[in-house]
Amino acid sequence: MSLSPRRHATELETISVTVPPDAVEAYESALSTVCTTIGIFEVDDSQTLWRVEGVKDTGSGEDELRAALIVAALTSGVDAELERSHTESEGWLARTYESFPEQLAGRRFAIRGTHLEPTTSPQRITITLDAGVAFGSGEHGSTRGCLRALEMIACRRPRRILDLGCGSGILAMAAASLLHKRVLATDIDPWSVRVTRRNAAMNGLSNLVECHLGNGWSTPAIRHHAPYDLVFANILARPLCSMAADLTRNLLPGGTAILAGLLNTQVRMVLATHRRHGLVLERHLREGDWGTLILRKPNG
Ligand SMILES: C[S@@+](CC[C@H](N)C(=O)[O-])C[C@H]1O[C@@H](n2cnc3c(N)ncnc32)[C@H](O)[C@@H]1O
Repeated sequence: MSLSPRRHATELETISVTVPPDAVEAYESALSTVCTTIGIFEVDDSQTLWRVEGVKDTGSGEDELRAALIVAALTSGVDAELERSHTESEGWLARTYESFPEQLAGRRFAIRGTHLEPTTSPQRITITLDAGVAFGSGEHGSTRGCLRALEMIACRRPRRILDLGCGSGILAMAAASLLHKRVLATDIDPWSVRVTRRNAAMNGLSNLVECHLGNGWSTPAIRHHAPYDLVFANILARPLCSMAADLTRNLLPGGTAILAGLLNTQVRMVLATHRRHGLVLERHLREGDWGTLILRKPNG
């Protein structure tokens, strides 16, 4: 998973650990206490080592981080060493731009950075994003899986739509453009909320994409607009599982959930959790190491 590059007034640092697959979840959870977006990268082709990486403000949350790493070591049985590196914002942004050519996603979408010359893809809906900001530039397997899933379920014409964990707002904008419906987008990260609002305005979608700050299903705007007939949640396996009951409760009968941010190895666990709450599997899409689930709440 690529990181969430963002422009920030304060200095940023990248923190990471390299661990075997069984310890990924524990360390993902530890780093989540101080980094809002976490990246998980395969270190070698044999999938024996993974790097869990996050970006945080330099010096922030050191006590919480220390405590969370101790818990991760105890629960996983792996005492991983924390690596740190400072992130130079200019070089970082330049690298981000270089790694962000126009992306074609699914059959309907083209995602292009503001730094690129406009191109015309008449058959595709073009979404313009600033590549130097929150997660969701269209190149990541989890985002691409959600866009493919959206195309597959578009014929159901969902009308009450939620993008929980919107990042750059890419999924909310894609749904609003494709379905011509209002979409509620939320994120726990204030920067992502600002970026989503800015991206929606840049794409002429401010009237359709409404974005609010909040943590998961406790976000007042989410409660206010519930129930939904389409929910996107591209977060991570662990938070998805802990939100399964709320998701099910807030889906209309016949409603669809598109879940992503899980490695293919985590699909079984996430699926089992949601099945226990009564959702049924419609499709499992794969994009490289990443799985996307299309789940449905049965009618009646
Ligand atoms: C992997 S990014 C997905 C961004 C975008 N939806 C996409 O598909 O590319 C996950 C986003 O979820 C947000 N997030 C994580 N935990 C959350 C929570 N409990 N409530 C709301 N947002 C959350 C993060 O801040 C991040 O922006």
